[in-house]
Amino acid sequence: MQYKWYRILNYWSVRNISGPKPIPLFGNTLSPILRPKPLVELEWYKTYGPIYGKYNCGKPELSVADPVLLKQILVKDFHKFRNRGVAKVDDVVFANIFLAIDDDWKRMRAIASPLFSTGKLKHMCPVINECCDNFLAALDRDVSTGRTEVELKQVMAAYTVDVIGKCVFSVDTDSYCDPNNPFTTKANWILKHFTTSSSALLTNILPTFLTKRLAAIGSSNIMFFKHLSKRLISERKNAAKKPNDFLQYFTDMKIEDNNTTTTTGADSVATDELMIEKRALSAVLKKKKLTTDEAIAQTIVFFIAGYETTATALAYCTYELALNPDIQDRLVAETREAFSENTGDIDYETVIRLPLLDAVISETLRKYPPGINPLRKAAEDVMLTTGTDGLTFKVEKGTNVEIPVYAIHHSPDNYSDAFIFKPDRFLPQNRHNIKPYTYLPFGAGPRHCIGMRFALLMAKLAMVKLIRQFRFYRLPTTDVPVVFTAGRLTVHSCSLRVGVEKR
Ligand code: HEM
Repeated sequence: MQYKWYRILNYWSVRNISGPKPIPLFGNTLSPILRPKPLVELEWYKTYGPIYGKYNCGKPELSVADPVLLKQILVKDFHKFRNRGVAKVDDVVFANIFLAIDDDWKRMRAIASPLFSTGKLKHMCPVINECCDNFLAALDRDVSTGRTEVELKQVMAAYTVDVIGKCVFSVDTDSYCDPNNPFTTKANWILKHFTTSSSALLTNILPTFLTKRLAAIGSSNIMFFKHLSKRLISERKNAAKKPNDFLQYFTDMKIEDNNTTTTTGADSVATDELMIEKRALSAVLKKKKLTTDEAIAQTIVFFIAGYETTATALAYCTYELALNPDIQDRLVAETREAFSENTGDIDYETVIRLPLLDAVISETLRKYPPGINPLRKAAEDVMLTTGTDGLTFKVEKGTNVEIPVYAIHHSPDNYSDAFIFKPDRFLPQNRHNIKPYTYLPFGAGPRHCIGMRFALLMAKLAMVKLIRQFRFYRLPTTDVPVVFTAGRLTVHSCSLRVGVEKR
């Protein structure tokens, strides 16, 4: 037995790839349970460099932060790294675009991409605006009657649950006044399950029958969304007018001949990525529709993937503005001009183009990347050559490659003063200094975050309106720096509490 573990856990050392010391059964999975994952990741990156080997229990995994290799893995050799190496959980969950593999993923991605075209986003703008205005009115009522502090994660989640609930299912959740509504509580449970280091560990070490028991507990939360979707589909069948939401889109969906693609927003890589994305999705897709289960699985994953990530981005953004009043003042000045004198509101074209707003959100996503780390599984043996020292090595078929985004965003090789909030580095005149494949909050390549443009629109609209109406400031009790939670796979913090007052 001991020899078996010795052999397994020497996988990287015999290949001359260094990495943190693993222990039998657990590999390197205990460190991110006992300490916050971003900090563990950064420590390993500093100690072992941009490429190191680690073990997910007994399974070797490669961590890659070298920008040249990242381009190869995420874009150039995408066909060899097209799937995420995530264990199959259960069929309802697995039928979604995030977990789907090979041709199923291509079909789902090609079907879902047009949801985030400019036309569709413009169409969503009034819906987002309405949720935002309701959210601001509720906050305004509280602040007018004496509220002086906000727990940012909680308030921002109230806004994003409302937006995503409306866009995906056409439901009104009113989460600010009703924070314990089932959409929030069920989604939180599912998210916690998938972003907790110990859940990942248990899935790896427990016998299958126990993992299934655990999944069954979780499935009651997933079932809430499944039953809701089924009920809505059935109610809408004979309705004269059908709502214009994601659920209806997926239920009706037939793939269009000209696939609409989205870009990652990073100018320097956009052309390459667009070409590869088009090629990745251009194969002849025989089955051009989604099954009902697949349609439901997409709506669930869009709800789950979209609401917490965007709420986290908004929470950290407001936190940094509270800590940096000079930047908050500059942003207020920029956005003041942007509201129309006639309508008193701000339109889609204007909000997406405000340079400082874009820079502030980009810098927030650099300092606190809210997503879980992109993961890719080698579909065949692949030879990789590093950009730093030209070292060539083989990644064997079936090996998972993880991209340590937090460490990449905090490496002094990529960003000066990496721990300081400096939005100016993302202003149009400075943006060219950002090295390609060192800014990855949404991943990159054909499998980057499909909801990126929607998330940015949601975040920008909220930010612009929030700081127009309220001033946020640091309290003596505000955690500085942020205290990340141990045991979570994301930049989850224990508390993000700041002061708030009306302007
Ligand atoms: C600030 C907000 C968000 C962040 C930081 C974020 C981040 C990410 C990241 C890092 C990935 C993995 C990318 C990769 O592997 O290269 C991802 C994938 C994904 N995201 Fe997002 N996301 C955000 C918002 C959203 C929203 C609003 C939606 C939908 C409503 C969404 C839906 C998805 C889906 C469906 C995938 C899987 C795509 C695929 O496999 O083809 N995300 N996201």
